[in-house]
Amino acid sequence: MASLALDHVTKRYGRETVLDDVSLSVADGEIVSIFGPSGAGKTVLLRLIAGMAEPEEGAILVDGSDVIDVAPEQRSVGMAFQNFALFPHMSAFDNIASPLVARRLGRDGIEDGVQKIARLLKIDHVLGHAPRALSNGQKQRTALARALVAAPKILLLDDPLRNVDAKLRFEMRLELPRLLERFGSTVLYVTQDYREAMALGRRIAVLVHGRIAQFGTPDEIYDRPANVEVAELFGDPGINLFEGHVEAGRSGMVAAVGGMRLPLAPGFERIAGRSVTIGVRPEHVGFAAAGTEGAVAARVAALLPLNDRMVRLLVTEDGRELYTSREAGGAAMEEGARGHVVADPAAIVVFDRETGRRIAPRSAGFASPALQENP
Ligand SMILES: Nc1ncnc2c1ncn2[C@@H]1O[C@H](COP(=O)(O)OP(=O)(O)OP(=O)(O)O)[C@@H](O)[C@H]1O
Repeated sequence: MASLALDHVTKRYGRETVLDDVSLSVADGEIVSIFGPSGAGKTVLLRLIAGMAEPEEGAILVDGSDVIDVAPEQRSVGMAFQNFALFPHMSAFDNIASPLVARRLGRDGIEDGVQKIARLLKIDHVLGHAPRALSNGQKQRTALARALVAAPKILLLDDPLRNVDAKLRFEMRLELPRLLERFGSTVLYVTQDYREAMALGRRIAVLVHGRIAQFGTPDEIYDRPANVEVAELFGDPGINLFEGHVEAGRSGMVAAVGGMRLPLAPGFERIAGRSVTIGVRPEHVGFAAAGTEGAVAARVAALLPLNDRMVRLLVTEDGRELYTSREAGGAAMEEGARGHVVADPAAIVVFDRETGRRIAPRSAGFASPALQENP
């Protein structure tokens, strides 16, 4: 196990800055997801840590020591890729054994190491097979076994579930965190799938255009995204976004969006008049009786079952679209029905319209530093 830190790392290819001043600190034994859209720089980030590429600026620290000048094989870093990258002419056993062979381990040590990891990953019965005779799931486990067998201090997994079917993806999403925790390695887990990022990482680094847009726990990022861009990367269906402004309402501050007046949680008094984008996730939009404060009249334009939930596309009277996502069953509006919906004020996220950055509510108790010192 080892801690890992990137300190103001910048990587360029030609005139393109692929990683821009990236700093990231991962604790010993921690599992961190690196999540972001295609081309964000996730793979390049792993390649720098593995020593397969060099940054133009910044330092990469393993247990506090800069490893930029350390050869890749000396870094104690294991890596598995999205395309499995197994040696086609070698059996699964020999593929898994290859890092141990490179280390010149004795025959017994190799046999022992490979068998142990193969049992754990449930591929011990296919060790004699060539990669072409393995299912996708077995290939993926073989690649993972090869990355794990040498017990690297740092394990880099580059979208390892991208090429496996939905069922195995789901199983591995549940299984992998437990497996990785058993190994105790410090893990960076790259994925383009927000659910996987949330399931695997104790923390998630959201990488957008080569920059860390947010680094936090899954809940922090989902509920309090740093900006509109991050908010939009999480959730299915995505977060509902509306442009409006903040003003004083009947019993507190509201977001005025066209004719709608959506009550906000306390703490937004200081931004009265500000142009904002507000975000509310579909699971926080519910049905309500007419006359409820903040209720918006809407028509159900479409129903879309999604796992255990029912997603509804609603259209407000002034033509705005929004999604609700509720547990399936129970009384709710059917397609074509008209009714009223409300957004949970505590779940409404407020962003500055110009910068896109989230504006946090400020509780009255923390408004004055004097009050904080003398509670
Ligand atoms: N060896 C290279 N030479 C030039 N440009 C490169 C090289 N490697 C990566 N890039 C560029 O760096 C950017 C980031 O690539 P990277 O592979 O890290 O993206 P990613 O976030 O891993 O995407 P994906 O999720 O699709 O794998 C891309 O614009 C890519 O074209």
